[in-house]
Amino acid sequence: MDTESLQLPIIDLASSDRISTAHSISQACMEYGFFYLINHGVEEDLLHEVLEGNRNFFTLPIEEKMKLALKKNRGYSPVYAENLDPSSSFKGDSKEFLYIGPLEDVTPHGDLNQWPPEDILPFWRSTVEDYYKRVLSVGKRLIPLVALALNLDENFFYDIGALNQPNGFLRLLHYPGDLGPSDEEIYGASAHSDFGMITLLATDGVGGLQVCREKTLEPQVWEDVHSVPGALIVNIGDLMERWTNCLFRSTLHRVMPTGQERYSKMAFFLDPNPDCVVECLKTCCSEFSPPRFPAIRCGDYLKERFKLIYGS
Ligand SMILES: O=C(O)CCC(=O)C(=O)O
Ligand SMILES: [Fe+2]
Repeated sequence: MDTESLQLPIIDLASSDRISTAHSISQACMEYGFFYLINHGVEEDLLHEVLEGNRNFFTLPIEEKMKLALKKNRGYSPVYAENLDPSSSFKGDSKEFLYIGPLEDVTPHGDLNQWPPEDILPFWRSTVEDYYKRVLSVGKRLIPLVALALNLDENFFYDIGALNQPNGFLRLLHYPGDLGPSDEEIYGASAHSDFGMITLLATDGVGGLQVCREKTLEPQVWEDVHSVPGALIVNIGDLMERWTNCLFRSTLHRVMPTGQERYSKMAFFLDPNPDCVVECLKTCCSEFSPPRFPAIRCGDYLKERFKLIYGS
């Protein structure tokens, strides 16, 4: 297999030169669909605290974790339960994860998110909720720069109501190191592109993440994405690719097992609210480049994509 190393652009969220930052974002999203984000304002200490808590959570006995089994897209999913590449027949990805949805989604029967009891993991819930709020706010500060990068008014995505009730899903991930013998190829996370608007990923520094910039090229060329200390890795999702008429790339990526345990930590998927209609942006089409996709309600689009993975 062909693996090369990639130097992704670095975007500074705190830069006062918004125009030049937007220009760099535009270049990065057209060329790679991925970039590093620095000066994002999430403290190192908080990142370490969540990571520490992740270790404690994932080392709980499986019976304890299964009490939180995935319901309404929230909760725990064990190793091999999900295969992100529906076109493959592999036994599933060698990852386990805890999925946490919008914190305010509370029903008369209680919180939709599922948490281990406080006496088992004291303070962890509040730490993770704190992280959720911080990373959501990073996403909300980044979106106006993405709008500028698309030659739109910086409030564009807010003005169309895309983020009235932002749909943020935080996935705490653990890739076990020792997988035991297997007669088929096992991926930590098999090849996929993310579904939504943007993803903000915090990693623990252990490698394994790879991108394939030309999905249709055969044989596929996979390049390693190294982590940069303190930086978040941001990538464009399929809905944004659709919005931009494929100007911005939703790049295929995967996680290879490295033989080393990986608490990839946290992928935060920022999606528009379900009623938001995603249709080709006026700055992304022309007479020579007509819209490639019909308009679609965000909720309908995501439902279809989840159906392919979970079959329901
Ligand atoms: O763990 C990683 O590095 C990436 C995870 C990922 O791509 C995903 O969950 O969508
Ligand atoms: Fe992903």
